[in-house]
Amino acid sequence: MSEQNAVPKHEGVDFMTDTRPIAADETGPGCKKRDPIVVAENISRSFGGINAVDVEYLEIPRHKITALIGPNGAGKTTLFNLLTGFDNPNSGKWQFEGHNIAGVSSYKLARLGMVRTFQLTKVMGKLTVMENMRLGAADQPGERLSKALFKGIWGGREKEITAQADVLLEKFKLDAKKNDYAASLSGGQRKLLEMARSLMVRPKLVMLDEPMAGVNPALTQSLLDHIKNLKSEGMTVLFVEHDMNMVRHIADWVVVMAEGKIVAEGPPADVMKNPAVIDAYLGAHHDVDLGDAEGIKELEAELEADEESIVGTENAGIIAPEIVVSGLEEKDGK
Ligand SMILES: Nc1ncnc2c1ncn2[C@@H]1O[C@H](COP(=O)(O)OP(=O)(O)OP(=O)(O)O)[C@@H](O)[C@H]1O
Repeated sequence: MSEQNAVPKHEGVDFMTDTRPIAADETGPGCKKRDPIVVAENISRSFGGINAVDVEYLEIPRHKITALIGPNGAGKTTLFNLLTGFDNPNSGKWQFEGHNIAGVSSYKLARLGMVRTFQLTKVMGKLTVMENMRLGAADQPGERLSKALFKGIWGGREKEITAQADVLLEKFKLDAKKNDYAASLSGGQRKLLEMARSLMVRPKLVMLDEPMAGVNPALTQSLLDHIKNLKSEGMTVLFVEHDMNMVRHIADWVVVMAEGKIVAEGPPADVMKNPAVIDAYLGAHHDVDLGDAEGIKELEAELEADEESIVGTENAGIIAPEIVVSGLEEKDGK
């Protein structure tokens, strides 16, 4: 393994093999984490008479993949919108990396290293794949949206950003499409583009709202692998998902919401046997193991049989390395 592809370590710990407990103490709704990256307290948001979110306390563990699950209308997207500055709560405060970020705009949050994707992708169809990637870089300190789209203004900085976009597009198997309009991509490829674009800011926390929704099974495995790669590269991931099998196979930690509240938290295998979770999903009196592996087996078989699966499932290595463009003397557009 080359030095560039080596799994990053934090205080000597390999993120992929770290088996230390995630909770600081006992596991349960609102439990403290050994190393939280987000800490949220008393967040509430109502729409008319509906308490969409009413979260007393939540910590998101650093360098882990956390899944936020819950039935339709549980408040997952609303909580995402609040945490990422796309909506304002009725009350509450929350921190990212020790900074109070309640009321901070999504643009500033991206600069701090917290990015998100959307349930319905927000790639710009009338721009090319590469132009979409440049827009992602516009969230970086010192960049402007207008500059992101026009060649020649940036000098060396532009070359650096284009080089970074090229690396990401290759990792996400979109390099052959970089000059195509984003509108011509399939739904799954748009999700990949949105994820790749969010990585242009080299985030610390990546929040994905239903990354697998509406994605062809041929791309689902690739998306799962990309999510795992984010962790291997030192990022923290929080994602919303419905499909329990997806959650079971990639999440280190699962947070369950129902009717706006956190009703359970813990490692996937434990959470999926929790009667409160089964009730929240299916209503009472169901004797079902939500961690049933049949779904993922079917998916694997489908993938093998699908000739159109253009995406690799191997570990793609470093997704967002520090780019060094050889011979580059100009910096920051000077
Ligand atoms: N802008 C809004 N105006 C009115 N009600 C809203 C609004 N956004 C969300 N709600 C309501 O808040 C509750 C939580 O919705 P939210 O979309 O956060 O749930 P969710 O868990 O993400 O659901 P899903 O899995 O279906 O996306 C629902 O009852 C929803 O109807």
